[in-house]
Amino acid sequence: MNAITSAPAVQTVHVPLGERAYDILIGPGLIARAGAEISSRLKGRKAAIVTDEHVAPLYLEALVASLDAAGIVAAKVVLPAGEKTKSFEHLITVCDKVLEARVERNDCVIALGGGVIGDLSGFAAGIIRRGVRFVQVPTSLLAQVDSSVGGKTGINSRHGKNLIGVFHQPDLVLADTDVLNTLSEREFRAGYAEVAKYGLIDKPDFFAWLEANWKAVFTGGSARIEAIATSCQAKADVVVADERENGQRALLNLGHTFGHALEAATAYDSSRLVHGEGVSIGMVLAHEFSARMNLASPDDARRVERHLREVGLPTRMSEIPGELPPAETLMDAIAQDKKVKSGKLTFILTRGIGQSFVADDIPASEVISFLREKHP
Ligand SMILES: NC(=O)c1ccc[n+]([C@@H]2O[C@H](COP(=O)([O-])OP(=O)(O)OC[C@H]3O[C@@H](n4cnc5c(N)ncnc54)[C@H](O)[C@@H]3O)[C@@H](O)[C@H]2O)c1
Ligand SMILES: O=C(O)C(=O)C[C@@H](O)[C@H](O)[C@H](O)COP(=O)(O)O
Ligand SMILES: [Zn+2]
Repeated sequence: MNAITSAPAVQTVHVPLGERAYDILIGPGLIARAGAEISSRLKGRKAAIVTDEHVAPLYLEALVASLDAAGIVAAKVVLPAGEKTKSFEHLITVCDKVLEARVERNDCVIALGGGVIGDLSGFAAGIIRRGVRFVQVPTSLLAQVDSSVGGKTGINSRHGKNLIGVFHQPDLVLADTDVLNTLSEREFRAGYAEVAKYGLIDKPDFFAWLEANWKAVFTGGSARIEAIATSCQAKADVVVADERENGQRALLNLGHTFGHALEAATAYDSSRLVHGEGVSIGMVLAHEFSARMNLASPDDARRVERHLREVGLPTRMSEIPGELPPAETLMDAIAQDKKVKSGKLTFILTRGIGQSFVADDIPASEVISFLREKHP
């Protein structure tokens, strides 16, 4: 055996969106390289780093030092961790601090954190001065495989999840895979639900690969980087084909119509349910609902559930701690979904593993009876 094992290389996924094109760099050591990567792409020499209280003590100073070495002066905004931070209150704080730091259009807001920080600070970057540059330094698995890519940004409203926001693409994504070593197992698993999602949308071979290799993905090393790069490429392909979700981008919402309703029903309380867990339960429900509508075999739903359960994700509403509201309340949340058109529900359903499709005009009565069965 060779005594010298080389470190996994950095992979690049390019997102060819015309004048909004950008690179996603994936691999170890990228926070240390952030200053050089940003200064070679952006003109500005000022930045505001937005992060949360868990990530700040771990990675903020390393990022500031890297920017400093490249001649970029950075202001810091540290927010509470958790889904409740995606709020108007924290949006105002971010806007105030970024303006206070005199961040101009060519300067940038840098999101250092998970999807919560990415969605919130991306929204701020999209509206400050009608748009300043935006760099994502995603630190959770979920953010590295999904939320840092594609330009959906926003906050939650008392009416529902992600209901207020803008599309604002990042100028660069730096997914430093070293930082995943400090992520809790629960949060790693939650991010894995979005990885499995890409297989279930239209990549049955990737789903089968995950079934065989998920332990290596959890352990780290090249299998993990491979899974992240495959996910980013899958997302980039969909986003490039339909940036503003006029059609096929809705596929990325597999499991989310149910999942978002469950997040709203648990009042965005991360101790009960986090986004990826809602997506896991939601994907099983979407496969079961498809079987109920005679679109897919119940065996497919069982296979999806088996895998998600094997990695330790929740797959049933009954696993969510505490009381859930009745099916009618879940249905109210579903009715606020952004995919609703002329009052008609759109769901991402499936004909089998990796054969998801956008199903318009799903009768609310079918969904209600299904939810009553699942959550009597
Ligand atoms: N915009 C999109 O396309 C998109 C896609 C998917 C999800 N989302 C959104 O993303 C959010 C979920 O993101 P998330 O799962 O990253 O949640 P999160 O941002 O709350 O991060 C999860 C937890 O992990 C901590 N953390 C993050 N990185 C860490 C690290 N390296 N070490 C230690 N702790 C770390 C955070 O502080 C937090 O407590 C949801 O709001 C969801 O709606 C958006
Ligand atoms: O990027 C997309 O498009 C997605 O749907 C990705 C989802 O994983 C993500 O959770 C997204 O924020 C959900 O979008 P929404 O439009 O339903 O809020
Ligand atoms: Zn999601």
